[in-house]
Amino acid sequence: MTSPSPLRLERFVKQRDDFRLGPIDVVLEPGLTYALVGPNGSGKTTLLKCLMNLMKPTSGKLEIFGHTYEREEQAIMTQVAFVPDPLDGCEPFTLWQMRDFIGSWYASWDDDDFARRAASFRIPLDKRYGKMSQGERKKAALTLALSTHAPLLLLDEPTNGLDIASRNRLKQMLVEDAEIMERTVVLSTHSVEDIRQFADCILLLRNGALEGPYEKDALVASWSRLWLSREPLPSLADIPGAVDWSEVPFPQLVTCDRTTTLAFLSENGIQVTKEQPLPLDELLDRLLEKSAR
Ligand SMILES: Nc1ncnc2c1ncn2[C@@H]1O[C@H](COP(=O)(O)OP(=O)(O)OP(=O)(O)O)[C@@H](O)[C@H]1O
Repeated sequence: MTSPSPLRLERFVKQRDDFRLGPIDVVLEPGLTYALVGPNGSGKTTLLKCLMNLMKPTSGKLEIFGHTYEREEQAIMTQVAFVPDPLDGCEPFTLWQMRDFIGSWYASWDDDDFARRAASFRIPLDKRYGKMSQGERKKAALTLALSTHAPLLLLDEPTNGLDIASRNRLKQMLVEDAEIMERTVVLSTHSVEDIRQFADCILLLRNGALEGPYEKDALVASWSRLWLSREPLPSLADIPGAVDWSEVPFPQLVTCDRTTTLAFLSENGIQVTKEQPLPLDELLDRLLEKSAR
């Protein structure tokens, strides 16, 4: 029997006033990191809040490791850790006090590991959350979430406010953790660097509609900018995979399906004079644009 997916959504909808998230159908695989990417207001936080049970869906099904919040909330809460943005209600508490509360939920909690992560992030255990800077708050929340060793991590903009050293420490922790445990991570982000550093797969959200997951390396390999020789060229619509075209200063096109486009150009005797992979930020921008059409 196969083990249940870390996260499965079926016809999942959340209505917030005139904004509708979904319907979403998606199944995540264990052990992968998914970047949830989309413009402001596209529904990333709404989706994460629903996954954390901080908001109830309007309709549809949400399963975490085969459990639903309606029937088995307790079972879910021991398998999921989250870093909301920010940790509301924790202002009066120190990190040590928060550990008393959160650590007691998780069988796999390890105090030594918690202290080691806090020290690595240079967060004092006795400072109140309300008196921490934005970056310190984020590191406090990450320290708590990572120390749970929960097999599903939900992170809302986890690197927001982190300095360069802390971002590197987070990356290092995730890499080290991946060697000893199978953990699925869903992280919402506006940072191309986060996607580059952390993501295996990309989930795109646009106006509440979810697309993907796309495998990041496959995306990067299939999108490309090609410069062509100046033969009489077919129209863009006739070139399979082409998503954009420009004549100046030299004919060039952007393809989302490099292999197919190159095969077509070769069959039609059109020479490619130069090729460049598309930068990730441009790729994501174009992918969002494409999904909007
Ligand atoms: N408190 C609220 N009450 C009603 N509707 C809301 C509320 N907050 C957000 N919304 C609606 O939900 C939509 C999605 O918001 P959400 O915060 O999930 O987007 P997001 O993708 O996380 O945005 P950002 O990238 O700006 O953080 C918004 O466009 C807005 O219409």
